[in-house]
Amino acid sequence: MAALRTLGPRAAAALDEELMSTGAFSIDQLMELAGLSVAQAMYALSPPQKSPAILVACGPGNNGGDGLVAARHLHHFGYKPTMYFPKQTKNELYGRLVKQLQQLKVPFTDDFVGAAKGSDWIIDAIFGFSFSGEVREPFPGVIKALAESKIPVLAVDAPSSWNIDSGPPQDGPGQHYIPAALISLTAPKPLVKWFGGRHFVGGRFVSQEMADKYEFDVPPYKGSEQIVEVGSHGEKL
Ligand SMILES: NC(=O)C1=CN([C@@H]2O[C@H](COP(=O)(O)OP(=O)(O)OC[C@H]3O[C@@H](n4cnc5c(N)ncnc54)[C@H](O)[C@@H]3O)[C@@H](O)[C@H]2O)[C@H](O)CC1
Ligand SMILES: [K+]
Repeated sequence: MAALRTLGPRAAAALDEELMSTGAFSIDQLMELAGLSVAQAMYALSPPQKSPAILVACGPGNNGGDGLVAARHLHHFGYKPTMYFPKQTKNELYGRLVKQLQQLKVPFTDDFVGAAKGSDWIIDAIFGFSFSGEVREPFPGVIKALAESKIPVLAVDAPSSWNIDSGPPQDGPGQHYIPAALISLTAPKPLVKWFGGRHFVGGRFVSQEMADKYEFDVPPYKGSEQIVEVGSHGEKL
């Protein structure tokens, strides 16, 4: 069966822009649905009875925002999330997302490596489709820790440090990490060509008309589900 078509970083950014202008969506709405699908993918991978301790690493952009939303849903699903959010974005939306987690008594830590040791899974919500170039501080140590750790990782939209078009950086072992699982938001990105783990697609907010315009496929969501599992490279299962 043919793989779902991929969406490159420029097209993904243009689609985002269009959803929030002519599409009349707010970023809060898109992020809520994206984060809910991340939490559902985590549940499909391992329920809270089996893997309660989830470390959610959040970057400074909307990928990090998806992580903040996912953590709130994970709490309500029965997990015990811990947040690592070292570069906290100073805007009203992020302030509210952080406050919502604080009110649920979800802990925040500055010690990624220490927190990772007690975790059953890690969610990588550090960088998504706007990542480019070399990883800048304070994240190189986090990527190195992920590369050295045996704890399974669910990557949100992209494994952080991977180039969105050309995949894992070619800088030798230990410089990048291989996540156990990936949830692509809206559509798989070209980097899935180099991915070999369990793969979900989520972010169920795009019309068929918009998918046709941007030349990707709406995955075959079932019933009320917010995620679809596909093959590693986006093949329909
Ligand atoms: N339509 C959708 O599918 C939606 C997806 N969402 C999520 O949004 C991200 C893309 O978000 P964006 O804010 O554009 O960017 P990122 O989070 O990927 O990262 C930007 C952030 O990172 C910094 N940065 C970039 N490169 C580097 C680097 N080399 N080193 C350090 N820091 C870097 C940059 O300065 C910014 O601060 C998408 O992937 C989805 O996860 C939306 O939530 C909803 C719609
Ligand atoms: K990520």
